[in-house]
Amino acid sequence: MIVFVGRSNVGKSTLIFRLTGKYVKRGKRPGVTRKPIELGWRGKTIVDMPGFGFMSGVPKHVQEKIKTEIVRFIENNADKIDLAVLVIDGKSALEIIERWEKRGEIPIDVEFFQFLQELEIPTIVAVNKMDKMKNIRATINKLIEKFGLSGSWDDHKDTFIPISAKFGTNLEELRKLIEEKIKRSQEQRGL
Ligand SMILES: Nc1nc2c(ncn2[C@@H]2O[C@H](COP(=O)(O)OP(=O)(O)OP(=O)(O)O)[C@@H](O)[C@H]2O)c(=O)[nH]1
Repeated sequence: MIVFVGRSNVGKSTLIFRLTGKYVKRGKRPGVTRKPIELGWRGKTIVDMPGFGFMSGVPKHVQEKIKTEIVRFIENNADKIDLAVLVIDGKSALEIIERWEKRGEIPIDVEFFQFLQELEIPTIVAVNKMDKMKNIRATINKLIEKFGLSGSWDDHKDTFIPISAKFGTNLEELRKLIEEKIKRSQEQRGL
């Protein structure tokens, strides 16, 4: 099982469509909790989780409920999850993370990444919207630091990959990375 997580509007649906050819977009009705959507891909199950974090028109308690449901789903299925793909918006992620830090809060993307690490779920961070990014290397280096990892992008090439779901950039590389990580993950678990 591969789970896709990310804030609302980072391009998760676009990416899943690009990878699988399947359209997962649901109606965007604020306040309506969306359930995880499962679809088949190359003999695997892809799970598209609802977007978390701020969504305009969605009250805070509903956002919290969505987050709790995602966390619960991942915890309950941890032994079946081969890989998590955390999709972030490369253009705005850093700015949002820094805004949360200034308020003394743990940024939700950072929290999710660390949560996945604690559960030992292999994770790929798909840094989307690279077409809108100015300095990709510097941004990814900074993100790595914010995510609590040591070293630079060169040390984490199998985790952080810049892509553009909209324009199709680097998607072949992402596909390869997904397959490699799944293989390694299954070997480690003796499957
Ligand atoms: N510039 C740019 N825009 C993108 C890219 N990928 C997605 N988008 C745009 O970002 C917006 C949100 O994309 P979605 O795929 O709907 O995002 P989502 O994460 O599924 O959003 P939710 O349904 O709220 O969870 C759309 O307008 C997309 O066209 C990209 O690589 N570059």
